[in-house]
Amino acid sequence: MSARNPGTDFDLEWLSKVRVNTQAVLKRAQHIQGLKLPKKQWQTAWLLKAASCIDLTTLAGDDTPSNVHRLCMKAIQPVRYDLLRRMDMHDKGLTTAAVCVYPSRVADAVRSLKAANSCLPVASVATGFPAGQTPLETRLQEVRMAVRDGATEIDIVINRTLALTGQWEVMYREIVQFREACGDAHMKTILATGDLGTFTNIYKASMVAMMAGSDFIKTSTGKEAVNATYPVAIVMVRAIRDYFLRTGHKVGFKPAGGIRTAQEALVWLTLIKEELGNDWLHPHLFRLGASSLLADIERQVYHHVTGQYAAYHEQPMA
Ligand SMILES: O=C[C@H](O)COP(=O)(O)O
Repeated sequence: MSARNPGTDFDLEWLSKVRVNTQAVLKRAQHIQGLKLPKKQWQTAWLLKAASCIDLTTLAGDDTPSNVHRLCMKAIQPVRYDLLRRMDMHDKGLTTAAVCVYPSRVADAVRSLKAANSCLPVASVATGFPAGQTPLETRLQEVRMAVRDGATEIDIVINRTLALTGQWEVMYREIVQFREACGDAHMKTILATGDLGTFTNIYKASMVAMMAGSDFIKTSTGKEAVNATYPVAIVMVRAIRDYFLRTGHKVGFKPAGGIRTAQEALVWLTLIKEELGNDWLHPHLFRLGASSLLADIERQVYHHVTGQYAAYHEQPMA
């Protein structure tokens, strides 16, 4: 993770000047989607980079210690050893960036990783994920509990009611409290952009989250009707760029929700490279929140390495 973002005072003047030009955002997003993807010979390296930036996630009502254990084992070895060996990558220690679970499953994940001698971070969603509609004290307790159980990254959700009613300073104060409750754990702030209505609200919410000391801003919970989209990402990464120009602090970006294909992962990496530059193309400043993306990345890597598409899962283990 990057150096902690110390945040700034709430700056109403900065916030009230914001007007996002919707047409310009849509045009830029379209342009990015139309860009050529990396050449075939580079795609495997890009896909492995994408794998290393994944917060491998399970956020389901039927999560158990067993499926969390399997998730952790997959995160430690995201791509099959024999494929990595064929690429001379077997000794590079490739893992995903973290695992991401509900607060009640943090202890299970910590136990599984410890038993496997892995120091992969455990991220916990918190603050009444996904809706954030529980009392503030309950949300704060949830953060403290996840930290106590061993989470070193906390993915909080913002209170959308405050955003939609323009109570930005109250939202800022809430996030500052979450930040304090996180202690040494890094904080990612989920904006749930599908609920925020306008690009201007998304820019303002991004800025408030960063002023309040978020180390990452994250698009979505994966549970809204619309999750990570490229136009929303343009608005958020431009807020990250503006915040960096103003304060000198690099805040990370995490698109999450509905990202399922290797092709999409390549577009996300391209977007970050174009908008924020190579500095952001590392797990300490870029994460992909996803529960099923890794399977397609592995499938594509298999195809690139062996020249075969079909029946990946039927191949004998090396
Ligand atoms: O934070 C991560 C998301 O909840 C994952 O969403 P997904 O299941 O659509 O990949």
